[in-house]
Amino acid sequence: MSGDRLDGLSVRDVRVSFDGFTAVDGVSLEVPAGDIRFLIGPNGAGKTTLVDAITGLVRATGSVRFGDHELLGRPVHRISRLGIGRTFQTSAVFEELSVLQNLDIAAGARRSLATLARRRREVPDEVAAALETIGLAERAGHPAGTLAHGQKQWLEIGMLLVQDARLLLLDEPVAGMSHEERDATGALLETVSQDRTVVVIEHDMDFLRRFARSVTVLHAGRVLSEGTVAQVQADPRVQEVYLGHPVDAGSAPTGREA
Ligand SMILES: Nc1ncnc2c1ncn2[C@@H]1O[C@H](COP(=O)(O)OP(=O)(O)OP(=O)(O)O)[C@@H](O)[C@H]1O
Repeated sequence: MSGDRLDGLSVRDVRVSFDGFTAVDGVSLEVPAGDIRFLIGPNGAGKTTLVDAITGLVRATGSVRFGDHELLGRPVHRISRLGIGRTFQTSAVFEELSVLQNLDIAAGARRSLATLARRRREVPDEVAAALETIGLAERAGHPAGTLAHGQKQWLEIGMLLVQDARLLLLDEPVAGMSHEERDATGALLETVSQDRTVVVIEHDMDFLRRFARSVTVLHAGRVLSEGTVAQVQADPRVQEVYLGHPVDAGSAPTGREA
């Protein structure tokens, strides 16, 4: 859908400190183009802070490259223009505006002033495509505030799609969702990852098992383990951190037990 090339994310030795406390302590990870990488770890592991560093919200040392571009040191809006899109745990949609208007405003952030000045009666192609992808075409005219919780998350993802984000960083996208909404969200991630790279911060282990293509486990600001879901689940260090002790192969960390 984006039409642009598929890029991967390369994080090298990234550190973030707050008043002497090191929240991210030399993290390196490679997310190949088109991956759905889940970033997990106990509360306070540094997941959100790492994403804050990637998106320019906190100062960091080291290197973060997306495709050919170094992201560290650039302001937030420049990083966004390089195709890095992010959702937060709290919804950022305009509740009183329609689904279509929310997407149109998000798309407008990419448009030239001349294009914006021209009054258009038709729905722009990228907005129509995003409406289909996120499954909200039939709700296009409804106020975003009337959407179900899951639908609001999908609208936010749609807003990233119309901005032509090629790296999606999603913070707990299925928190508070029903089973059906989780399934639909997983299917949406699979669709968008066909021509984008996706990183998901998530505590929901059932969702992870079903939809992660790869997993990085953070603990105390460092990478504790990395690999496929099966490899990470079988790692005694991961079991130790989540459960306090290693478990038999086949068992796995669940939920927010840390
Ligand atoms: N602005 C800040 N100032 C000081 N400390 C901070 C700040 N932001 C985060 N921290 C600390 O950095 C550590 C990592 O926090 P972070 O929110 O990145 O963890 P997390 O893995 O995302 O946790 P959670 O799963 O609870 O969201 C925590 O100890 C947190 O208290």
